[in-house]
Amino acid sequence: MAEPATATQAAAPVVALLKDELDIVIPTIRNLDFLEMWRPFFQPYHLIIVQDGDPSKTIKVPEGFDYELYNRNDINRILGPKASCISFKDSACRCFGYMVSKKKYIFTIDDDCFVAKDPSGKAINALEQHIKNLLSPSTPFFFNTLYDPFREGANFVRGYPFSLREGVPTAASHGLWLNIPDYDAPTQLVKPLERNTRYVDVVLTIPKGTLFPMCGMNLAFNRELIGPAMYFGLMGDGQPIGRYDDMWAGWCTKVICDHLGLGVKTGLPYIFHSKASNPFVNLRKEYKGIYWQEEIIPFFQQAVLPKDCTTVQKCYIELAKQVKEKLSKVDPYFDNLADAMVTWIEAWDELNPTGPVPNGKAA
Ligand SMILES: O=c1ccn([C@@H]2O[C@H](COP(=O)(O)OP(=O)(O)O[C@H]3O[C@@H](CO)[C@H](O)[C@H]3O)[C@@H](O)[C@H]2O)c(=O)[nH]1
Ligand SMILES: [Mn+2]
Repeated sequence: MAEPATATQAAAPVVALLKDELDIVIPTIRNLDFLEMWRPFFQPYHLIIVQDGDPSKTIKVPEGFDYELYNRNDINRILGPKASCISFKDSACRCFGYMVSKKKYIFTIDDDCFVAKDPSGKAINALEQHIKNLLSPSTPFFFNTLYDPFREGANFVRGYPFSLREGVPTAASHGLWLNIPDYDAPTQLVKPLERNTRYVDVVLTIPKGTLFPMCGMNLAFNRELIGPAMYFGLMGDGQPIGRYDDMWAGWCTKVICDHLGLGVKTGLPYIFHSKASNPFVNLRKEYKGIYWQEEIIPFFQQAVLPKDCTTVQKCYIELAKQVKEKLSKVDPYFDNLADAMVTWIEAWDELNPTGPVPNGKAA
């Protein structure tokens, strides 16, 4: 049975790569005691805490962490009417943290994800591995059978085209979970005791043209390359669906990465997912998504973005247009989601002006 590392095991001081270029985004409805075990790895970094649920509740953060915290009142104050695109009472609210960040990289983690141990018993610095994944190229155009050629002790194998060996920039790094696997409710219900104890020492680029189920609990990405695509949709309170926030973001992200020639990796690092959410509550949140996705997936598989979509924002707005055209027939929800996708980009661009701002000063 996999066990989490203890705080002391993770106590060795580490070099904090990208210390001033990376924010850690945590969606939460509870006190963040879990940060204590992550302290050696996370303390050098700035945290963006997105407090969901009742804004009058106080979220306790352990001493010594540098953080900014946003609750629903803050989101409404900052975004005004555009706050309607940020979910309430769902972990999807985390994407607000991506929008307000000013850093190049984001790592997002759930508050029930603990430090895992590798097979040697060593505490895993998940953040360090994500950074390695993001800073080394991806290989989406041709599969390398020795997996990530940029990892120590690996390389491109014979027959791998030299013209492709430079790889492409990595936009996202998708980590995995020991202990409680990220199963959907039906699977969770039939296998309530199943625990993931398999530590697979691999990092893979997800090939171009292949979608994947992106889980948001242990995820890092290059915000400058793909940030605007990481919208976690309309979930939770007042919405007919939940627990498809990260999936939606992952499908949009992968289609846009494929179009722009960017890479997405999955595999290491592992975290220790400490608790299973209620499968019956999850079933109620997921059930529409379970049959809707039989139409959503072909939509993304067949989505074509025009050549003039040269930025993530343009790609995303085009995707929103196609969602409205092709998925609204599945359910009126997608009409609202398409509108919310546009609102998200408008809000993103408002908070992250790239060109000269109205008063003529550079952004
Ligand atoms: O209303 C809520 C509920 C929870 N949160 C915070 O979100 C994360 C995840 O919560 P939890 O661990 O309870 O849920 P999981 O089912 O394990 O979440 C995974 O499934 C996906 C659901 O969308 C998601 O990608 C994964 O995170 C915790 O930090 C809670 O505090 C919340 O903000 N609002
Ligand atoms: Mn969880």
